[in-house]
Amino acid sequence: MPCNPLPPEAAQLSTGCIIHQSKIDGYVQFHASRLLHVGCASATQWRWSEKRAADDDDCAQRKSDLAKEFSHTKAGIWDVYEQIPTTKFGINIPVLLKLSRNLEIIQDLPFVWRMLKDVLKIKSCRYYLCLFIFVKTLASLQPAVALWFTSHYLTIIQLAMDERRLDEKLLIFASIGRMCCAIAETFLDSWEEKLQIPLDLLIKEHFDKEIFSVSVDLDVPTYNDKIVKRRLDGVSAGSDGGSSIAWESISVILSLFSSVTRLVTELGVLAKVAGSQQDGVYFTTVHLGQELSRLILAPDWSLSRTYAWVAITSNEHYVKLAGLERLVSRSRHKEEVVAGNLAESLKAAYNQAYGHVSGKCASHYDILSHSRSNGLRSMASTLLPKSAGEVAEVAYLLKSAARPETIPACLATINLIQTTNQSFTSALLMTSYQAKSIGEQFHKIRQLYEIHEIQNKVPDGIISFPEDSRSLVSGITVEFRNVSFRYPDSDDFALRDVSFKVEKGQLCVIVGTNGSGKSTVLKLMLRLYDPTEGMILINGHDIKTLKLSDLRESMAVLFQEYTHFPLTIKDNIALGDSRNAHDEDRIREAARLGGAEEFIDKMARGFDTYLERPVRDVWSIPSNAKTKSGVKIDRDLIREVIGRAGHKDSIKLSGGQMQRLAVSRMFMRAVLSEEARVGLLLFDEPSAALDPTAEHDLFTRIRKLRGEKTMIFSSHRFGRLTRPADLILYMNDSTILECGTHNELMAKGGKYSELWNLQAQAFL
Ligand SMILES: Nc1ncnc2c1ncn2[C@@H]1O[C@H](COP(=O)(O)OP(=O)(O)OP(=O)(O)O)[C@@H](O)[C@H]1O
Repeated sequence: MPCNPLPPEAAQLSTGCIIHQSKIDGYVQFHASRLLHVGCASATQWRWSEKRAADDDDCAQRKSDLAKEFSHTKAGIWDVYEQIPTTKFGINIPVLLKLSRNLEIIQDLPFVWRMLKDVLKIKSCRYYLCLFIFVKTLASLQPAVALWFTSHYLTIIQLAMDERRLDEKLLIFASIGRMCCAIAETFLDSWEEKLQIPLDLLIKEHFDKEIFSVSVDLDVPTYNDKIVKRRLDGVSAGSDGGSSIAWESISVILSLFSSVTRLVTELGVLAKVAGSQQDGVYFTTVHLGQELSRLILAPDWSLSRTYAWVAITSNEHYVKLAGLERLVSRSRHKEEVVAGNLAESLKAAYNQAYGHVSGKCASHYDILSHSRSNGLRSMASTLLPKSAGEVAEVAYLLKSAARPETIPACLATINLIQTTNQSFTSALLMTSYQAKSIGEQFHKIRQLYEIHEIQNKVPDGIISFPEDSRSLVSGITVEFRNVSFRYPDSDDFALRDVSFKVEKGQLCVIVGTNGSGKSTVLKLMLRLYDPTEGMILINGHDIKTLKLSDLRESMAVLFQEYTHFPLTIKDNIALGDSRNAHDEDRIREAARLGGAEEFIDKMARGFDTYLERPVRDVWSIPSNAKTKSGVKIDRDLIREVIGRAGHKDSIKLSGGQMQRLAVSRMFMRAVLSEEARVGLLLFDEPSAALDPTAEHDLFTRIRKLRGEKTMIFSSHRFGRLTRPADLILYMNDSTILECGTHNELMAKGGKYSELWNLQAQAFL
């Protein structure tokens, strides 16, 4: 198997490379982020050109260090780079590696302790947990007790064979004992299962709330950060219907405790049985030695769950194959595939791509696991203990042949020792397996708590805004002073040296070409991001000093890329003003003003309609089936019986209807509520998807209801909006090219007037 150092290009993580990460281990995240950092260092440096030379040296050094830490293996069409595990002292011996890995658990222990304390604070959890531990302890003692009774059985058989006599009392005692053990096992298993459910649910509820609260509090740049996303995904994995990480960890801890108890008690029984039989100790040592050596020698065949690894493929045919599969499986491409008559050419391309990678399409994981488990090391680790066991047995036979008087009295004795050994070995294997996973589990707990330490990239201000909430009725002043801005992870400026001032109560319209930065200006006013350079003033205050919640409450925005929440239409509108979310009349009025009331009323479930239900009904009957197991099924009747008549999982709305819903939410927030402390209305292309009548109605309503508030529009359209505007900003290529009123800009005869005339000509 080839084993080369990581080539520098691999660390670049170019397009098409797949990074596989064990969700659970910090090593992976740490090293993968190092890999990413190496590849993206230049993208994350501000004013990188000034420091470029120094960075290049630093980067080359880190790449070379990293390359030494990784081995390369070819697995089919994959190139797999694996971190070479070493202990802190640079030693690469499996047993020491395992040991050093386990020592790392110590760093996670404070988090485990914190989790246990939190769990015990959950109402009723303490009671259920104590009961669960009690049941688990009894269950772990049960195998040793059963084994002890079994040893009596075998003594009875041995006595019957030796002396031709039956010890009836012992037989009854052992039989009742074994029966009681079997009954106890059944009951204990069932109690354990019953107690697990409330415990899991209570713990899951507690941590689900924590994860939800952390996620909801994150600001936009932090939430969009890939590493933050990965951290949240890692801890949320269990919250989607599965068990919580906390409960999984408690289960693993208790299972380990239970296995150790079982191990110790069975060891006691084993010692007693082996000690009382001729050559019992010899048999036990040979048997256990075999199992122990297997445990110690066995390496991990699969890719490590602990150390970092990266699998990349440069096979273009495979990448194309995957792309074609994705193209066909996504419903959003279907219309274009059919309309473009692409079926035949796609089939041909798929077959051709498959032809190039035929027989090589297995996953790197399967290929590596298969080849390694059939390798020499694997064979040796299985063969060695087995042949050692055979040699020991032959040695025993030779010894017995030489001295026949030492042979154990009956086969029952051998059987007893073997049964006891097997039970002990299975407990040992179980304990070893659980001890391995406990490290991973503890690390997950650490990650669960570390999400609380994620810092928002847009820090909160301290000044309440505004000093007098009544002042908002007459609007807000917004000023940009030499603002430049680059989106996180972007090399290009979305805004460059932008300065303007919108006075209280003014109407400002930002026009300009696609991608010129119009939406970005609005996003910065809401402080979704902070400027890279320059300053934004709100009523004369530096925007960064104002409390974020106050600032955002004083503004209402209709985004160009508005989204609808996976809630009912009613809730979607109500979220515009959560204080009045229960006021159905207000919601209806907002829908009327937004032009949505009419089409909502036509829906079977009206305002209670889900545009897309987040939880679907589960039917065992396919939607087109008329029978199930030969029995006729009336779907409509079933729907009526279960109260789902007229109910649909998703509703298709037109772009214009969707926009009307978004406008309704805005009306709910900004205009209807008397308590709403909104002084600035921001509209990003509010009428892009509306027909001319709807657009006319919308602007009429907005104008009427706006009052004295400041209003800023971003738009491609000239005319209806720009004519009455107090200030027009014409943007091009991230800067403001022209600014003034309509008459001023027309008189200037610049770009604005050119575009105005262009649009006006279309109507001539
Ligand atoms: N989230 C983002 N991350 C990185 N770059 C972005 C992001 N959003 C926008 N950009 C980039 O910033 C620049 C300005 O975008 P913006 O959306 O402000 O333009 P716009 O004038 O509103 O365009 P349009 O008229 O098409 O809506 C564009 O080059 C765009 O590609």
